Amino acid sequence: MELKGKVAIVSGAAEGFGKAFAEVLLLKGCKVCLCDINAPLGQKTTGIFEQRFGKENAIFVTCDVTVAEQFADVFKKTKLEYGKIDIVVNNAGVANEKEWRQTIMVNLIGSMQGTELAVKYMSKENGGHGGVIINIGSATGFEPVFFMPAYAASKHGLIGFTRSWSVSKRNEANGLRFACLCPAFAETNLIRFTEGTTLSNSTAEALLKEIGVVKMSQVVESFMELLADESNNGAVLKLTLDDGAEYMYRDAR
Ligand SMILES: NC(=O)C1=CN([C@@H]2O[C@H](COP(=O)(O)OP(=O)(O)OC[C@H]3O[C@@H](n4cnc5c(N)ncnc54)[C@H](O)[C@@H]3O)[C@@H](O)[C@H]2O)C=CC1
Ligand SMILES: CCCCCC(=O)/C=C/C=C\C=C\C=C\[C@@H](O)[C@@H](O)CCCC(=O)O
Repeated sequence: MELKGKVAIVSGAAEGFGKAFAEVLLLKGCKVCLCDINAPLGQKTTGIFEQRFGKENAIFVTCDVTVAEQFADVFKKTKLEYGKIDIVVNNAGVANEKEWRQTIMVNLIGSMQGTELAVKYMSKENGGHGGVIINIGSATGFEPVFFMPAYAASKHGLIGFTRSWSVSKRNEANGLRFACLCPAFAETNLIRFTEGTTLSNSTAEALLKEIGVVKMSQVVESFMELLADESNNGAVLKLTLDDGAEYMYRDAR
């Protein structure tokens, strides 16, 4: 997929993976709408990108992905600013087992909302040009994780959701493809186990030591692989320190 001139939306882009995905897309010549619930940090990140890549190439929209109107506003503003949308990355996520409803709301419902909007805006039947939706899952989407049941459930759900959209003939005719990136632990704020993050911080920390932490550069490389390869419809790519990038599903059919 030629990325130069494409228009992308990245949720949860103030920091972590989302910031890194926005950065690589800008480096490849895309225009990017960064959105995040954290307005001060989102604006700061976008300001830095504007300086590096040009003011006309990045915008920030404050958005809680669990609030349908706010997410819809992100798509409206992006279309207005750049005239089209080609790439949507549903990345915003939290890991909070005490606030487990919120974990499901952000990781699963928020990503479903972003996918619905992407389909609406990018479908050829609606005047779009087709495009790609990358949902950010997790290695916890494939197996039981007793200390993060809600988080794991959200990621299991997101994999099923992404694969289900990918087998729709209508979506295919509309030029849409769907993929899911599923990293194991990676070095972001999400794995700094603050109060309420997991049911058992000590278990999580022990596991972290045992399975190690994937580098951000590996996460970005896998993200780019899913994006670049047009045959990646329905692909679910797992990324771990031990095994590297490994397709769990290549396509959903
Ligand atoms: N760091 C890790 O070990 C792994 C993370 N993931 C997933 O990657 C994605 C990104 O996570 P990280 O970059 O690690 O975390 P992070 O905590 O560094 O960044 C998450 C971003 O999402 C934003 N956000 C949170 N709730 C939001 C909401 N309701 N609406 C809009 N934005 C919201 C935050 O403000 C933050 O900027 C998440 O979906 C996470 O589940 C997947 C596998 C491993
Ligand atoms: C704060 C949580 C952030 C979650 C980040 C993420 O998405 C990545 C998770 C990566 C790997 C998870 C592996 C889980 C393994 C468990 O199923 C199990 O093997 C743990 C067993 C632990 C034990 O026996 O003590």
